[in-house]
Amino acid sequence: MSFMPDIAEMLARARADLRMGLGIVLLDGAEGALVLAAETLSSQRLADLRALGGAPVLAVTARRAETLKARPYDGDLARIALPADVSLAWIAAISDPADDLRSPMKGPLVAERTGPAHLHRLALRIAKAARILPAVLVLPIPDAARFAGENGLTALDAVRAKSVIDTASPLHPVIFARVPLEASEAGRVHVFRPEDGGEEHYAIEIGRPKRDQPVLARLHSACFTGDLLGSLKCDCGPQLRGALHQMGEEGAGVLLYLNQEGRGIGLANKMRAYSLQDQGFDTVEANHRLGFEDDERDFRLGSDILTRMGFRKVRLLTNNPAKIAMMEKNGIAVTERVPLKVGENAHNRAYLATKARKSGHLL
Ligand SMILES: Nc1nc2c(ncn2[C@@H]2O[C@H](COP(=O)(O)OP(=O)(O)OP(=O)(O)O)[C@@H](O)[C@H]2O)c(=O)[nH]1
Ligand SMILES: [Zn+2]
Repeated sequence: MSFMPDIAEMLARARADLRMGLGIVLLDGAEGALVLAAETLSSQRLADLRALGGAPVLAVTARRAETLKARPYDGDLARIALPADVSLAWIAAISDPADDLRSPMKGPLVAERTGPAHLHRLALRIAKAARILPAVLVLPIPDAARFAGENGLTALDAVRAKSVIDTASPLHPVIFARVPLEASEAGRVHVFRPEDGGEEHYAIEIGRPKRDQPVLARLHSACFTGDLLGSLKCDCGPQLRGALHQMGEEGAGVLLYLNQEGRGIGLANKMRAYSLQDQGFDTVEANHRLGFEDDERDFRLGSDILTRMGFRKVRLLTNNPAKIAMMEKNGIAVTERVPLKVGENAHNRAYLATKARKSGHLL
């Protein structure tokens, strides 16, 4: 018997720690490093980090490095050396693009070329999963396991942590109940919870779709601004209601409400992206400047929930070919793509055009 947390539980702790501004320790055999998130770093912790000596770096993704004109010698990331007089303001300017246009010249920035970068890479993935800016301070620490123990920090075995992050966490049904909806009185809401301590996701089942027939299905990603506030910047609200309406008309369907706000970057980062869009960048450029890919969502979630609910074939309501490809790859046959073109307006026209031009959305 053991009450010790397993590696997935330790990772959940690590995400929470980084969000709060606590350091975490990544271990790889005899090597190890202390990691702090740039976004939540306090001046006291920066001073403490500097007092440890050594050569901490600020790791950013290659997407962010491109804007900063820093060399991503490690391919998908750059390890930027900290200046001797490093300040919180310098770290914020490198990691957060909010003031890029006002102060474009941050450098010259010196990126490390030698030495391993796998702990930096893992740290960036944990920061993304924590829905904070993908920018982390990393300092190699001798006897890192002991350092973590003495300071009460979460310490993760890097190899095992990477394999947990690479694997989709199993989702388990928690409960479902009847919820009569405007779109259909025969509505039921199912709640699914992942084992890894991540966000819960929902399935809204309309009517009693037959499990051996293709079901009218929609994978909807959370959009607080569009779904709840009626934002005109995107088409999410009309798509959500339009999909439910169509399912109500046909008498059957399943809408998965996936809590992957902002194409998987979280609401705070999506608002950062909106602020960049106000400065003239489009939806894809804004994500890149923040250090993210255009789309950070994991659609395995959708196929896993459908499979758990007993569905094998879908008529998928979408304009996004990537969703179809992911369904097919994960064992859900897409027998038909059902277009979902609703909610275009003067505010979102350019956004929808960018998605068609750069992200392959079908018009
Ligand atoms: N990062 C970012 N996310 C956005 C922006 N505008 C909307 N979103 C998010 O984009 C997602 C839209 O999701 P969906 O409508 O399911 O996906 P889609 O890729 O457009 O595909 P279909 O609607 O199925 O054609 C939601 O998570 C929104 O929160 C934006 O400008 N930046
Ligand atoms: Zn939206």
